[in-house]
Amino acid sequence: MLVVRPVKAADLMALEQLAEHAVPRLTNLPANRERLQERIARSQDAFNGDVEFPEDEHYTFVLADDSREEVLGTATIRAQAGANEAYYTYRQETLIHASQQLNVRREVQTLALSHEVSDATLLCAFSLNPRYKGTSAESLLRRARLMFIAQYPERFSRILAVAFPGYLDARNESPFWESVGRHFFARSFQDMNHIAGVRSKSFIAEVMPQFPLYLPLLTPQARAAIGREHPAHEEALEEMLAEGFVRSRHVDIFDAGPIVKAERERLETFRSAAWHPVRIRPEHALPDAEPALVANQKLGEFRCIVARYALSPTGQLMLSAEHAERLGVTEGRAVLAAPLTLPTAVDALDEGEM
Ligand SMILES: NC(=[NH2+])NCCC[C@H](N)C(=O)O
Repeated sequence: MLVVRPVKAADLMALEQLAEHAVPRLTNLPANRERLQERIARSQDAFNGDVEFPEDEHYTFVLADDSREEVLGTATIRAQAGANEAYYTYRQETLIHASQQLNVRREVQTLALSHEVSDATLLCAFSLNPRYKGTSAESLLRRARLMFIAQYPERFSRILAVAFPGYLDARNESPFWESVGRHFFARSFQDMNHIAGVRSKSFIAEVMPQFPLYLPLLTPQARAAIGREHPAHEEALEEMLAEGFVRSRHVDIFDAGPIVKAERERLETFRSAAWHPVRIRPEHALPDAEPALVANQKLGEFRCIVARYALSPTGQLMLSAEHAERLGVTEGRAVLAAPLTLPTAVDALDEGEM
């Protein structure tokens, strides 16, 4: 049975595999044993610590098949995207260039380096065994983090953000990088992506251009890549939009991938999640019901699974003994449940100051 739980030391090898096989490779999940070891230790500190407000905690989760002791995926929450170093993005802006004398008025789109997303809580470092792509296990892994945040709101920011890997062409090159970053770093996109994950990021501030980029001066391929996700992440973006995230004006500084944001209270998982006492029933006696994400209420022993949203007439959530055991709950204990199915996505740019 599949369950999402906090990462533990014994997951190191599995994490390394997931980092190596992420498509594309992720800066936030470097395939580097030492960094991953630090990541695990840091996550254990976060889960075990008394935290009153978000700082530089990283909470790393894994999707595990507990009956087979197999780790199938991982995902992380960074309590504050830019807690120690700033979190860099490009913010899309409009400038007006007008001359009365010449009777011209032009609107020019620009990208300006920004640290605005630094305060947001970041959902990141998602990698899943490809066998499970498109299954409910993928939603479980992605959204279990929201079930966790819903329970411990004081540990996270009111604004949540997700940065999706940006568009790469058939040759695995980033047209945005080729038109922008390449001129300043003289390295391939893949190299820089890796370096940003294993070293400090101060080099970004030192080497990236300080002035806004004028979009008409970029190649058409680069312009077309702005706010466009990597082809392997289309469904993931779709799911987050259905969850209630909206496209922000921010994009990644290397590949121009989209950054979506939301006030957490607006997300479907937060709005629909409800507490229910558990009632244990034999498998055959469980009524048919819609699938739900179900999480226990144990910080360091957090567990989230997919079960049926079968409520008794008095509002108890009916679980099989096996499900209850996976969650580590006994009859009468409260669990948090939210429907697995999301409404259809609306894809809109947030017009406010998100
Ligand atoms: N795709 C990338 N590797 N981008 C570089 C890192 C940028 C990221 N927003 C940060 O500040 O951490």
